[in-house]
Amino acid sequence: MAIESLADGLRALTFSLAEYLNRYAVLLVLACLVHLCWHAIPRGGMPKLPVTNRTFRLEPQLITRIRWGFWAKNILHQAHVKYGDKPYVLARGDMKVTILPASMIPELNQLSADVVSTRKFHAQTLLGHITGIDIVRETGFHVKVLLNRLSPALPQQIEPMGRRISTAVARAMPQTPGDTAIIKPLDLFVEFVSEAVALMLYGSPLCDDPEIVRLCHRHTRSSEFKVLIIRTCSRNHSLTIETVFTIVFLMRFVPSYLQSTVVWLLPWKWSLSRTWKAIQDVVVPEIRRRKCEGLNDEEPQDAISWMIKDGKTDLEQDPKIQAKLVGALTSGATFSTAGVVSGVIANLSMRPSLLMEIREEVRQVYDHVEGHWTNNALNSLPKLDSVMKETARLTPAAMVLYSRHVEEDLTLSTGLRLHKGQNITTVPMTRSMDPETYRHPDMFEGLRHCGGQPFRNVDNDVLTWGSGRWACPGRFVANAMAKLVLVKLVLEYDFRLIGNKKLPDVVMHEFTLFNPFTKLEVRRRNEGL
Ligand code: HEM
Repeated sequence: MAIESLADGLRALTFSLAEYLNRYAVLLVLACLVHLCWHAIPRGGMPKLPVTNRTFRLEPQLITRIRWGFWAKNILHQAHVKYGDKPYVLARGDMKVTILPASMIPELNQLSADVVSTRKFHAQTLLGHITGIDIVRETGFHVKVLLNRLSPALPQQIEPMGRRISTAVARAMPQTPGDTAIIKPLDLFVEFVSEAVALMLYGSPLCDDPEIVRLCHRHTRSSEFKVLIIRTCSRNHSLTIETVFTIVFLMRFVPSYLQSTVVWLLPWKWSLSRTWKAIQDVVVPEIRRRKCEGLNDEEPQDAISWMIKDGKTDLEQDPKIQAKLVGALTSGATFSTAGVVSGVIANLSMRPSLLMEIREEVRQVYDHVEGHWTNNALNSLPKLDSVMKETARLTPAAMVLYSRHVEEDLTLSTGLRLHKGQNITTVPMTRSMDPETYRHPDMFEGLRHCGGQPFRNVDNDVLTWGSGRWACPGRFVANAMAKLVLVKLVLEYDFRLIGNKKLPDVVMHEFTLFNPFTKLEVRRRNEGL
């Protein structure tokens, strides 16, 4: 009797548990449906444009995200074939972006920052809330310092920058004529660039601390390109697999409401937050010291001192905010510049006669200035300039550029309505690969830009720097740093790509990166700077 009632009890319990689970499952399915529908229903305000990278309206976002993560280039190419110069919406999974034809850029350039914001878009697309660059949403103080203070003072910085770069090259590359070494260009050139970045952003005495220079490229590694190299290495005829991952690359696959939590499962997040802390630990006391002791120079030379001098609001005067902004600038400065240097050297290694022509041009200017490079001298190298521009044309920093967050409703001259909260961008390859603008656009023709706009100038056909008032404010500095490294390398070394070919660039989501696994043999020549 007792056993029967126990069995009855168990049956009843199992039944109610099953019923409970059933109900729960039904609720779960309903919740999923609501979630899917919520994302599928066009929001009020989104323009009625064709959508690319979405196979059907209820497609789960994860699939859209994965496709964008791995096949961005193809997606944009197919969309270009299909829609030509007409606007369309790109579904990335994490956000929708309206792709506008590059011909609209002059009109968009007329709009003020209250109407379209670059900083908001950058913070959003680079997951500022987990990568630490969200501060750029709140202020453009760092951009002002870069444009109004550091760029005009660049001519005075060329000599010390060059000296630091020369020392770093001498430390890392063969010095005896005929000696060779195998290097990974991106890894090594970013160290050379970091010497100049440390000087310009942090100034003395911080820039003389090797730890700060190291922070410059380690920080960028994890926060801008979010690079982490996992090396699975085993000896005895084994495969060496090096995989590049990034925080942004991984977290873009995760729904935004989970990102702040899930990111802590990644070891790279821990390393990134240690780097941010290291920057704060070093920079904040230095800012306090400089404030307390007063700035030595009437005309400061570095970003930190300019921030101390120019800061007006509480936010701009706050040492912690200043340190964060310098960290954000560091992120934007190092790998982007090193990528161009690596690309140029790789392209020259495959074209010995072009390398000789560039070397001859550099040699003549070098002799003319008796070995003392100036900003003017660096800007009198039209052939090198052209090779840099051609390299950047074929490898833009991203597959979409000129991205903006729309801050208020507006109607463009074409009748297209843009709405507050919408994101817009353009695809540079529609212009930079247009055969009407560039003959054989797929081919690298190093000297094709001679006589045209120099590398450092904004050019709406190439969009290396974006465009308009919010085009890259670091372009003059980037141009000078890259050339200082290039003239040194071109005069002193011969190069040979291992395998005699350039590895394909890495494309992750919209970002493109010089392949970090490319290897180069360098041989010291008899020349010296
Ligand atoms: C070859 C190297 C570089 C390339 C290709 C590059 C490219 C770009 C591009 C395409 C933009 C977006 C512009 C737009 O949307 O119109 C940008 C923004 C920016 N860049 Fe650069 N950049 C480089 C080097 C640098 C350097 C060296 C610095 C700092 C010293 C820097 C600081 C910035 C900042 C702060 C922004 C954001 C501006 C804003 O939000 O208003 N960049 N860069």
